[in-house]
Amino acid sequence: MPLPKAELHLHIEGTLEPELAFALAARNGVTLPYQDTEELRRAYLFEDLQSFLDLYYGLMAVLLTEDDFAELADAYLARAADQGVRHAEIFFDPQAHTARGVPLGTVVGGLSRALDAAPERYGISTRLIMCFLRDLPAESAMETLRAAGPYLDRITGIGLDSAEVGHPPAKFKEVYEAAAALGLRRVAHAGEEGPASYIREALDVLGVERIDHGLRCLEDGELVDRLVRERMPLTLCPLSNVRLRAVDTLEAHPLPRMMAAGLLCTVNSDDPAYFGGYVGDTFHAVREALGLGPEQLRELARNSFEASFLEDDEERRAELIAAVDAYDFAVEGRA
Ligand SMILES: Nc1ncnc2[nH]cnc12
Ligand SMILES: [Zn+2]
Repeated sequence: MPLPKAELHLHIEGTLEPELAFALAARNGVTLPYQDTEELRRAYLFEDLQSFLDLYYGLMAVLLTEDDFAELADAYLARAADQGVRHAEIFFDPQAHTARGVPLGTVVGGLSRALDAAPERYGISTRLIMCFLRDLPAESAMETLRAAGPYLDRITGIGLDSAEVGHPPAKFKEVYEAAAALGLRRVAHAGEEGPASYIREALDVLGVERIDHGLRCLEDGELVDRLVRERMPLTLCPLSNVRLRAVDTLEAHPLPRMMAAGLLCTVNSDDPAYFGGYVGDTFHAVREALGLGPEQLRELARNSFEASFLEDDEERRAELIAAVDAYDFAVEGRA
């Protein structure tokens, strides 16, 4: 049995495997600019975040119906369960779908169908986090927040993703204030490709409760001290950082240094269909490449539950942390 863990940084659209993309394309009469899954996979050689985003948004053309979104989410949950995920806080990009004429209700309806079945089917509790595309105008994000009104009982929080550099967090101040007034939790990508100052801004201007990535905090010692002091969770994605060239190699990833500095680190898969592994694969990869021992893996798993939005189910959180503490690597073996 794998180590129990929560996944807190996972874009559901980033779990679209080539096989499912082609199956949905055939079903929906969509022509993809690739002959087959092999050719598509060969295109997964990214230069940076933008080169990934171009392909990622393009492939979403196959996602059209409620069934498509339900199948996508169910396929992720099945894989996640196999890798020890017991709780998942799942990002989705509403504007990437509404811009193509897919109604928000179709997206939320399809995802919710899979998520609602997950506790019984896979033993996974879930939350849904709606992300705004930061390279679109703030007015578009505000409009999306308004349009989400009827679905707010399904949505736990908001996030901020897409092309980071040139789109600082402060651009979304009013949107985050409006979301906070609605009782939504707040997270944001910051310090993936953007500077450490974006992390500060996400904290000070947007009032976020977790930083997605946060890798570049290391360039600002005072910021690191603050993140440690405030026990601010970072949702790191080491395989993503390698594929999008934020770090040169997995062996050079600063995760061990960040843990040693006292940062509240979690390990996640980001867009696993594109970056070479789901979250259990990621735990395995960092164990091998960075020489993390059982106690460090246990700390990462414990952190994932501590950093999760399980406040309305403290009993479940405590139960999951106890399962991490009781996990016997010698007997069970897999991270
Ligand atoms: N790693 C990432 N950074 C920013 N936006 C994203 N959307 C999907 N994956 C992303
Ligand atoms: Zn991400």
